[in-house]
Amino acid sequence: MLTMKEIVREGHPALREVAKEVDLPLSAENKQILSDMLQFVKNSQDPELSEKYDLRPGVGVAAPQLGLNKRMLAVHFEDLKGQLYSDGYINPKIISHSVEQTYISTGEGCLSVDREVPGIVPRHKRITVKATTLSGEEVTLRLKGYAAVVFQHEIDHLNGIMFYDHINEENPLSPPQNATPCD
Ligand SMILES: OCN(O)CCCc1ccccc1
Ligand code: NI
Repeated sequence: MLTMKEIVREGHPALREVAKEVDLPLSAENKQILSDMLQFVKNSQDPELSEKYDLRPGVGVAAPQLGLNKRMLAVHFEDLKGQLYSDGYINPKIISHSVEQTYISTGEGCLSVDREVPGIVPRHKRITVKATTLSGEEVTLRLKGYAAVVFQHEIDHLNGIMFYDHINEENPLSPPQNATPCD
């Protein structure tokens, strides 16, 4: 099983690379990796397992965080309306997004960042994502608010972008124009 030992931290080159598309259909190896990633995210939110294996809770993980140059990510979270998002996604692509922005009022964190980085992270309020799921299904996701934020955080990892790259250096805590908090 994956633990925090496998999560690379800031400074590791994998976090600043643009990850390569993954061949489809998934090889057995890539299917196993993505399945392990999804299980890791679920385990990180399990009170017993997260304590037993010292897992930091996370709503998602991207393959570059395991040092893997692959466009794969896994998420497991409920949005603020209780809708569950729990799957692995391959070669996700944001095909459109709103002009309006959103943000989490308390900022963001990252399993690959062992420090607090205060600041508002402006994100697109709505995004449309095309991807292939762990089970091989091609899907189009229309996401808004918190779900849109999570997917943008993870897809950023596939492009070598960290959440704090988006924080306004002059006024880190000031909400951006044309933006409303998603929480
Ligand atoms: O990349 C996964 N990650 O580091 C875990 C946390 C992800 C996260 C996503 C959106 C807002 C806050 C935190
Ligand atoms: Ni992250």
